[in-house]
Amino acid sequence: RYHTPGKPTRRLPAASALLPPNRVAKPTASAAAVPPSPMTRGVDMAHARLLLARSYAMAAPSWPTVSKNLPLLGHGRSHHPMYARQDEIKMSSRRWCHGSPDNQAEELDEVGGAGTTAEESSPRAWHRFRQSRIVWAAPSSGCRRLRLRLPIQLAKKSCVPCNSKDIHAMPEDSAKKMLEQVAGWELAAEGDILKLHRAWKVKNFVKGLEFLQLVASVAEEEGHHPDLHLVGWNNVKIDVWTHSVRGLTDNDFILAAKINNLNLEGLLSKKATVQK
Ligand SMILES: C[C@H](O)[C@H](O)[C@H]1CNC2=NC(N)=NC(=O)C2=N1
Repeated sequence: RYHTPGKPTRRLPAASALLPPNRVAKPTASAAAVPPSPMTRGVDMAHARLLLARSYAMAAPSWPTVSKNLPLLGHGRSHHPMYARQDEIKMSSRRWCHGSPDNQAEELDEVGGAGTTAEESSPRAWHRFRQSRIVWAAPSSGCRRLRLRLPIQLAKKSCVPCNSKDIHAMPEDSAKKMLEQVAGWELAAEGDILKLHRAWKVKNFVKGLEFLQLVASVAEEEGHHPDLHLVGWNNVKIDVWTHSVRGLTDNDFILAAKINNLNLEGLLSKKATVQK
């Protein structure tokens, strides 16, 4: 459940609002059937219902046990089965299933994005929740479905305005956890300011400038800007941090992930060693 401190916890409409009595949700023209609520805003309920129907139809005959590689139905856009690695799966905090497969009136139990602990049920978690994907899995027998929430890859997310009142510098342990999602980057502290840092050796000065230009385009697109250095003519060093809060926020990791996704073909030096 998403809880805004000081406001009553909102509950989602019962699953029956999603599943017509004849057990299989028909893809309806719009999400109008489900009264909009903060938890469902941005979640494409038509897709969710379609997925639910397909997962139910496909999985009903036999329920494989919930195992490492779950036969998962992809998000709305890709209907072919996909497999999710266990480490990506954030199991929902509670099973949806309560009792026999005949049980229709299961409560939609929304969980926060990365976690459901108190400090996570915050605008940041809401932002992450909004950007996560609902993925349906065929759960173990005796339970109709388990809703798994896969965080969307960082590089597919978008930065939020740095002057938003909801943006705060994250604690170092959160930064260390998120570091796993941005290969090649490391945490650097300058005074009390935590930053992301990465260095590359480029072929030459001009290729270095081309690299910086690619980064600049991403930064402008995201409205979030790194500190760019081209030193010793062929060493690119990039620091990413959120100036408005003098620390690290999700924005910095999103930008770092997008930089990691740039096509640097022909720009980097063959020599692996870089100046940190
Ligand atoms: C209003 C807008 O969010 C600010 O000008 C942006 C621009 N780019 C930024 N980039 C970074 N890294 N930190 C900021 O605080 C920041 N602020």
